Amino acid sequence: MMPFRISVPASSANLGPGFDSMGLALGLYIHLDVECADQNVFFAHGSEESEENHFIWNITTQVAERYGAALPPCKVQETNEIPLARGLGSSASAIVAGIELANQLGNLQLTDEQKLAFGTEIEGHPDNIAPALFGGLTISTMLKNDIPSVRLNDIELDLIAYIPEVELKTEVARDCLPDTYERGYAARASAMSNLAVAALYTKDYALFGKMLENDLFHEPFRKALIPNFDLIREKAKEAGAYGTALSGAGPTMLSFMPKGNGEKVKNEMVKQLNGYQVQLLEIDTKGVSISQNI
Ligand SMILES: Nc1ncnc2c1ncn2[C@@H]1O[C@H](COP(=O)(O)OP(=O)(O)O)[C@@H](O)[C@H]1O
Ligand SMILES: N[C@@H](CCOP(=O)(O)O)C(=O)O
Repeated sequence: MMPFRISVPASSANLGPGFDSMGLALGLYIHLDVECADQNVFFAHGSEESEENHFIWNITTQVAERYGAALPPCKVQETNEIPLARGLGSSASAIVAGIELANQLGNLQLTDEQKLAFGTEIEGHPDNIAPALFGGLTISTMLKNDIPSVRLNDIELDLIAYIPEVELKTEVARDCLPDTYERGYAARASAMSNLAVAALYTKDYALFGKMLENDLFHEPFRKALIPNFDLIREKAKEAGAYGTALSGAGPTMLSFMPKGNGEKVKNEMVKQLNGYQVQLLEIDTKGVSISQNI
């Protein structure tokens, strides 16, 4: 086996009203550098980790078991640019990395559909798994027997993430959500989502920004957990953003602005926010990738 590298992008789920269905792949990556070894060794964060307890290795083992594959021993070195528990889909990217590791080591030839189904089964929703696998902006949902997913790659927007130092586990942020929505409320919420998608397809980005800021499914219930929610939205708008939404379950927020204006908005926002990484991010259009040149 030649050494190889698996790279998986981060992602921002929901994009306002696209709760549990929309997600956008981002240019921050988790990389696994893999080579043959006499026994399994997993290095992460500069030190060796126990493979049995490692989140990624556990996924790899589960996939191998599901497909009855025996995997050859290997050395894996993880490098991760995706901050954990910040709403940038780190768990989904790690799951996709684990699935791809099993796929490559076991020569399983998994299809995109199989990878999406397995990842979604573990994560519980496809909104981060689909962009981590396919890149671009994806819209997906879970049906009884499959997970339809549509990808949109030509998004002409700049985007800026405001990543605070505090973590927020997705599980905790899901616990704040109502179990049910009244019919009229749900109809309005899904109308926002429909319009957000229509606006993206027609490249009416001002309308997209408006819909981003009118989610009814999750943000009203989560905003109390998010530091500076209103301030970030207001200041980003003043600086020229079309709109700002929670990234995933938060606490990171993400603004969208006209292409070419990102640097200017970023410089303004850095002045407003202490204790945040304010990052101009690329949209990843490839999804998970394998390269041999390491
Ligand atoms: N590369 C990784 N290695 C080990 N565990 C990870 C990795 N990425 C994510 N995780 C696990 O996922 C958790 C974060 O997942 P979650 O709460 O869904 O937030 P998010 O996916 O938004 O970063 C981490 O606290 C950790 O337990
Ligand atoms: N739709 C999910 C997305 C969670 O994304 P994460 O990046 O915060 O894990 C939700 O909103 O709970």
